[in-house]
Amino acid sequence: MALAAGVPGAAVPSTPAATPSRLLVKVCGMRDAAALAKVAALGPDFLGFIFAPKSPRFVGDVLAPELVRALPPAIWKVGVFVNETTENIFATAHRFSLAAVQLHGQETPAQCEELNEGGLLVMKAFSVGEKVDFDALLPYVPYCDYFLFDTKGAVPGGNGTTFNWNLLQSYNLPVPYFLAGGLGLEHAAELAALRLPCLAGVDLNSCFETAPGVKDAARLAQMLTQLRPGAPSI
Ligand SMILES: O=C(O)c1ccccc1N[C@@H]1O[C@H](COP(=O)(O)O)[C@@H](O)[C@H]1O
Repeated sequence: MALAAGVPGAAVPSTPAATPSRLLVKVCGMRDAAALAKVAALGPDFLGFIFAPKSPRFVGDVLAPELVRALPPAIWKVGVFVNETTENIFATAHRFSLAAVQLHGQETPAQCEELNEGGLLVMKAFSVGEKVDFDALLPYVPYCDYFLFDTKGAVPGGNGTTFNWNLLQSYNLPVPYFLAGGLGLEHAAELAALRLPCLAGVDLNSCFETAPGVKDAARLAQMLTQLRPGAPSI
């Protein structure tokens, strides 16, 4: 179980549970202070902040840590990293009070273990091309709370393209996962009806922006309403 980062022994609530009819929603790439409050008001389960310097959504000094810390505690705050050192990840997690990390590079099972033992919820991302070798994910199983499957592309993440979701029909590991990669409003109905083994949630990112890192809260509200009827509107 994940413990509060930087607070040894302080337990945080267990991870939100998805049900076949209630997908978890992670909105990623938050960078714009004006949109942050509006998107948080929609009640996503997770909000992602990108700490990969080469990303157009890199938080850097653009977003004050206080704004992130002040978000409702019910929302899991996720730092997204690409091949970052464990030391820097813990430092950033502490600064922004992040409870979770998404590792979107070639991070090892050993690094997942260090971060998990240090109290962070760990989501390990894997890029999907023409096929997936689920056996290669086995060493990660003990140290990850979620996996995340994203489309292989020119850059580590945020490519805005989908992959063949049917590849996940043969998923047979015990770790729940998020579906990512180019998910947009046009996929809402299909996602709401999607039944894949162990699917926990969806990750919404570049298809809900007016500019990189500037989320379109109105479009996200429409998506959430379709994915989770009864979700707050704006
Ligand atoms: O969005 C980025 O810029 C990014 C950079 C580095 C690592 C991950 C990144 N985003 C993640 O990419 C997937 C898919 O996003 P999209 O829907 O294709 O735009 C998502 O999990 C984001 O968290």
